[in-house]
Amino acid sequence: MNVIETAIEGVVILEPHLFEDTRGYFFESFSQRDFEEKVGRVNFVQDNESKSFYGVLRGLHYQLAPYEQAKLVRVVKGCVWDVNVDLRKDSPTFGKHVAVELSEKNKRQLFIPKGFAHGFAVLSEEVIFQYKCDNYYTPGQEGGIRFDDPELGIDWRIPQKDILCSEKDKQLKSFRESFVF
Ligand SMILES: Cc1cn([C@H]2C[C@H](O)[C@@H](COP(=O)(O)OP(=O)(O)O[C@H]3O[C@@H](C)C(=O)[C@@H](O)[C@H]3O)O2)c(=O)[nH]c1=O
Repeated sequence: MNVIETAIEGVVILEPHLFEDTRGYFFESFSQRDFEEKVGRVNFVQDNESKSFYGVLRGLHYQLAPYEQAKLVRVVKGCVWDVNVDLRKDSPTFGKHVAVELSEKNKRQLFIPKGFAHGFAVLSEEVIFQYKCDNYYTPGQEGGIRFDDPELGIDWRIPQKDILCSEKDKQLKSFRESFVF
């Protein structure tokens, strides 16, 4: 597994070692030992899977302290534009975001530490998205930021007219409303 740094400290891309032969392919989608050696010790406790169609945008989500979640995300089918906003107040990149294309083809995984708002937009016809979390889902402790907050200036790589959000996500507040400066 290759580890590639991103523009934001702590967010890293993982590229698995792919074995291809006449039958198809094989790769280790997660190895605790490799992860610990190359990224760090994280105790993942929940695995999630969602399916979404073209234009779906889920985000930008986080859980409030002390229920924050580090996530290891990947695409099993299709392609997404995965976006993470740095909410760590002591970080030099506070309020900045990093975006990575994750696809069935590139098999990239993204590790997102605690302290980020996470979201993705679906670029392909259909997407199966899987992720590991190091804290359980805690209803009532969910936070979020509007995906279209002009202050964040995120290019989601799909036309506005095609974007499909949940009712909950349409009600989210702006970055400035959520984080007192
Ligand atoms: C996230 C989650 C949701 N649910 C339930 C609550 C709800 O009824 C239903 C759908 O939930 P949501 O609409 O919040 O699902 P979704 O919009 O896919 O939420 C996810 O978005 C991505 C971007 C993330 O980063 C995740 O952490 C999570 O917030 O599933 C769980 O039971 N466990 C979970 O861990």
